[in-house]
Amino acid sequence: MNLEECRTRIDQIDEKILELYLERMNTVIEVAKYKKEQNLPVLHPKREQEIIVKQRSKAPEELKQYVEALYQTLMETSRAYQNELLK
Ligand SMILES: O=C(O)C(=O)C[C@]1(C(=O)O)C=C[C@@H](O)C=C1
Repeated sequence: MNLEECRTRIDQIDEKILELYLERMNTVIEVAKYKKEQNLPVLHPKREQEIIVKQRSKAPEELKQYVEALYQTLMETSRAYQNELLK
């Protein structure tokens, strides 16, 4: 693949990532509603740790740290969105 082809492929992959990210954030709306009803905190460190461990375990050694960073960011934005919804 030349650079142009790689970028076209990346654009296609980004479309899919965005679709799934929006789906994840839409699901987070339901989580926020539940937490509000049950008076639960947004942050659930144990759940976050489980997600990090699980996703790291599925990544090749050289990508584990990047997968972890990705999930940290996903969950950070999820918490920010929940905090916004719960205002
Ligand atoms: O599972 C939850 O309790 C969530 O609020 C979702 C989520 C996530 O985005 O995966 C976000 C915040 C929590 O700290 C843990 C996980």
